[in-house]
Amino acid sequence: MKPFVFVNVAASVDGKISNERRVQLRISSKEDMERVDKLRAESDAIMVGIGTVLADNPKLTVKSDELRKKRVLEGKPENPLRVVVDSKARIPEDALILNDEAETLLAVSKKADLEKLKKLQEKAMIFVAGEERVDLSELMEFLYHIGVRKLMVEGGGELIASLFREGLVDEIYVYYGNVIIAGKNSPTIADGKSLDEPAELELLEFKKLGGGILTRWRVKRKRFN
Ligand SMILES: NC(=O)C1=CN([C@@H]2O[C@H](COP(=O)(O)OP(=O)(O)OC[C@H]3O[C@@H](n4cnc5c(N)ncnc54)[C@H](O)[C@@H]3O)[C@@H](O)[C@H]2O)C=CC1
Ligand SMILES: Nc1nc(O)c(N)c(N[C@@H]2O[C@H](COP(=O)(O)O)[C@@H](O)[C@H]2O)n1
Repeated sequence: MKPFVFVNVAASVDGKISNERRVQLRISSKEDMERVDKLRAESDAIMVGIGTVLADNPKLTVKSDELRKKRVLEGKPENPLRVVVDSKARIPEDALILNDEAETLLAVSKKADLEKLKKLQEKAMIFVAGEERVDLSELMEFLYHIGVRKLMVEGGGELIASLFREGLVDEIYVYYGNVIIAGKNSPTIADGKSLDEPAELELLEFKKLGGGILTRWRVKRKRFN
């Protein structure tokens, strides 16, 4: 069993999610950021790859006081669980995602350094799965086991591509901001090795939002390898 997995990502019209320097760019409009905050508040957990943590140092918390209060009234923690996919436990000990505003699960592989894990254990729960890289299917089963039914994946491109390769994505939202970023080496919505066969999607929704366009897609076929 696995949670319902949806990806949310903001891209330029040319499909980039950052630039070649990998700095955090504001691609979403104000209206889109409000939508993203609602999606976070409705999720049980929010996942990112270590590449995103190293580049952006995100907090991955719900920004609206109202939405956090609503979660508490529903008997949930103020913020969803934060999940970092980090094979070798490269996460800096002072990363904002390890702060006490929310719980964090660090998913590592057997390659992770034990001494570093001992230190990180004070700040995050640790889950070990996979020899070289994190075994994402095993991680999904574990998340379901601990009560995660709705998982939001915020990126980056390498993690998103792996999740598609393993047939683990149910839906994807792409917000196309009104910008062109360019750059052959700029991260895109799905990076890394290309899929053996393209993932087939069904368009569920599209609408103008702020200066850009929001699209929502369902994944039709799930196994590609
Ligand atoms: N515009 C947007 O909505 C967003 C943009 N970004 C941008 O994306 C960039 C980071 O993306 P990436 O470098 O692609 O990093 P990423 O966040 O996808 O992390 C990839 C890393 O995760 C680790 N990993 C462990 N097991 C893995 C597995 N089974 N599959 C895949 N990865 C695994 C590896 O170390 C791998 O290098 C940054 O520039 C960030 O600003 C990130 C999130 C959202
Ligand atoms: N939806 C969206 N639009 C953008 O324009 C973005 N740059 C991102 N980035 C994602 O949000 C994370 C930052 O979260 P916090 O504000 O620190 O809570 C960042 O790491 C990306 O995952 N997303």
